[in-house]
Amino acid sequence: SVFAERTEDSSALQYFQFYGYLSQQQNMMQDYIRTATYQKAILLNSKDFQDKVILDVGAGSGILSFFACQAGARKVYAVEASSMAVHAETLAAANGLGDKLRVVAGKIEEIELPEKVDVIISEPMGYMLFNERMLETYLHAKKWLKPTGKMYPSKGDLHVAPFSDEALYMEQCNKANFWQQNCFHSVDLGSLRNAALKEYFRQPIVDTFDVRICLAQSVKHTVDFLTASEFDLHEISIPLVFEIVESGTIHGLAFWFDVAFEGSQQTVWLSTAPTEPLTHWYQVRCLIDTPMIVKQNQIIYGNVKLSANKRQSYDVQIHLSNAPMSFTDDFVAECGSKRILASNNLDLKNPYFRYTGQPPQ
Ligand SMILES: C[C@H](N)C(=O)NCc1cccc(N2NC(C(F)(F)F)=C/C2=C2\NN=C(c3cccc4[nH]ccc34)O2)c1
Repeated sequence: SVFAERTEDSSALQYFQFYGYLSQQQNMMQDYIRTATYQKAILLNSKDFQDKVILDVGAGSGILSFFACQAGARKVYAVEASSMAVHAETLAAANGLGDKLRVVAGKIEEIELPEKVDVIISEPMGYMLFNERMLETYLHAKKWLKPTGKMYPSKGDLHVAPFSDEALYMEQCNKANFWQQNCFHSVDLGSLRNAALKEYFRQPIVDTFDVRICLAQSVKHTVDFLTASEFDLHEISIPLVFEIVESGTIHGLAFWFDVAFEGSQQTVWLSTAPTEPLTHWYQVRCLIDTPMIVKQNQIIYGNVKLSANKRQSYDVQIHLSNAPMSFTDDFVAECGSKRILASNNLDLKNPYFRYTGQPPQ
C-alpha cells in the first residue's frame, strides 16, 4: 500500500503501539483548546454534517466521530489502524451510536468503504504540523471524498520566525561539554565533544516561549487540504525573508501552526501560536550552529527544507544568511559586505521535550 511503501515496519509498529494507549488518547483529549475547537467547528457548521456521510481518518477513541453524530450525521466511518479501534467500538455502543458509527479497523490506505463521503474529519497535525506524516494519510483519504465534499480542517498554516534565546543555546552547549573532560576516570573524552554537540543540535526543542523573543514577523507556509496531494508533502521547501524588528542575536527558528475549518456557515481557527493558550503541540524550535548577530531593519534570507523519511517524520535543513541564497560570495563581497551563513540539520523524529510546566518568564 502507499503507506507500506513510505514506512519502515519498525516505525509503523512503534507508532501504532503508541496510539493504542488510552493514556495517549487522553493526552490529546485533555487538550481543551484542541477538543473544544474541533467540537465548535463541527457544531457551528452542522449544515455540513446534518444527514451526511462522514469519514473520520485516524479516529483514535472516536471523539471527532461523536461530534459529527452530535451535529446530525447520518453515518460515520471511523477508520483507526491501532488497537484503539476496539475502544472506539466500546464507546460507540455505550453511547447508543452502534448503528450510526461504523468503526473500521485498518489503515485508510488499505481498507475499503461501501460508499463515498460528504465530509472527511481528522486531526492529522503532529509536532511542527508535519511530524508523523499523518497529513499524507489525511490527503490520501480524499479518494473517498465526493467531488463537492469538505475537509475538516480545510487548510494548515506553518509559521516560521527567527528567535533569540541565549539560555537555550547555552543549555545545549553545556550538555555537550560533558565530553570536554580530559580525565573522566582517567579517560580523555575530548575527541567526542564535537560529535556530542552535533547530536544535541540535531534535536528540535518542544516547549513554549514568550513571543517577544522572535526578532521578525513569521513567514507563513500554507497547505490547502482541498487541493494538495499527499505527494506534495514528500519535499517541502520554504523560502525565508525576514525583516528584523529589533537588533539582537538569532539562535534559531521557531515553528508553530494554525489550522482552519472553513465550513459553509462559519470559519473556525485552531491556533498553536505562542500568543495563544498553550496546546499539547506546544511550539517547536530548531537551533542554528552559529548564533547570528542582526541589526534592526536588516533583511535576513534563508530557507527551511523538510524531507520526509521512512520513520514517519522529516529530516529538517535550515539555512540563514545576510544575503539572498542565490547571490554568490563574490557578488556579496563586491557589495562591500561579507556573507554570513548559519545552518543546521535536524531529526524531527526525536525531539527534546523541554517543557517544564513553568510559563516562559
Ligand atoms: C497527530 C495527532 N493528532 C497528534 O496530536 N500528535 C501529537 C501527539 C499525539 C499524542 C500524544 C501527544 N502528546 N501529548 C503530550 C502532552 F503531555 F502534552 F499532553 C505529550 C505527547 C507526546 N509525547 N511524545 C509524543 C509523540 C507522539 C507522536 C509522535 C512522536 N514523535 C516523537 C514524539 C511523539 O507525544 C502528542
